[in-house]
Amino acid sequence: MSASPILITGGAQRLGRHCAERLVEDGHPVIISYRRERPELEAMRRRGIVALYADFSSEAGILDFIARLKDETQSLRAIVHNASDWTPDRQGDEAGADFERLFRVHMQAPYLINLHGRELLEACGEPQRDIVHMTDYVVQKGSKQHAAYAATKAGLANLTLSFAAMYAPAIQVNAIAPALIMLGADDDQAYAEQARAKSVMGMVPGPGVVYQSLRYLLDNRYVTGITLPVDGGRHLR
Ligand SMILES: NC(=O)C1=CN([C@@H]2O[C@H](COP(=O)(O)OP(=O)(O)OC[C@H]3O[C@@H](n4cnc5c(N)ncnc54)[C@H](OP(=O)(O)O)[C@@H]3O)[C@@H](O)[C@H]2O)C=CC1
Ligand SMILES: Nc1nc2c(c(=O)[nH]1)N=C([C@H](O)[C@@H](O)CO)CN2
Repeated sequence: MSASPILITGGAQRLGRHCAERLVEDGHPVIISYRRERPELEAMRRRGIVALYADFSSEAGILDFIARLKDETQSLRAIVHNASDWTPDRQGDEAGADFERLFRVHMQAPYLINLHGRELLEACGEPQRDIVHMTDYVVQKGSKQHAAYAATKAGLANLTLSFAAMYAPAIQVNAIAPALIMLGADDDQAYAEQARAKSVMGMVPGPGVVYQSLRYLLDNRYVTGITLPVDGGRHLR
């Protein structure tokens, strides 16, 4: 029986792409979701990564993706909820729509994909099956500029506990809570210095530290219902 694939949502760039490519190198079949087509996807497809379109900004879009996923595979080794929108808070008319969009991508999509994905994970012939939620250090302390983002990530963090209890022992459910891992393309030197200074490690580590954390969860049969911080000691500042 061939190995069951690992699904990474939002896997076409940055942390998700890094983890998808590392998983392929480690011998796992990988499915990613993407929202915007781009040249990098061709390179990923050439490596055997299956890319499925997904727009999680509506319930219909989430359910459309789930139908595509079920057409693509009859089993899954793991689901990594990586798709995310780091939109800063806006005042005025956009505030409500922003909050709803972040609720859908950070909470409703993982919730519905976990509910529908249970049968796919349980059809996996391997001894371990995992769900991993990508949350954020700011779940612990909130954010003055990203309150809607932090609140919806906090909801995802709480879903980790509920699904871990619901799905044990067949499926392990955990979270990874990064702080600064990668800078954005538009971040200038001043921002980079300010962001580095937020943690006692004072560095921008890059996506490898997230893959190490994902690898730990995928390889450990006795861990469920936890959040693994990967934050450079952000809480010590
Ligand atoms: N980068 C960092 O330093 C940190 C990251 N994290 C978390 O780690 C994870 C990965 O971070 P990073 O790689 O920077 O993430 P990105 O900001 O690059 O987002 C990942 C992907 O999410 C997809 N996405 C966003 N909104 C939607 C939507 N409505 N429907 C479907 N897909 C959507 C995008 O797809 P597309 O591009 O195809 O539109 C994007 O490629 C995220 O969950 C993030 O919150 C937490 C703390 C720090
Ligand atoms: N979806 C995303 N979430 C987050 C990002 C990002 O680029 N995309 N970036 C951060 C920052 O690195 C922040 O941790 C710096 O303090 C947080 N979340």
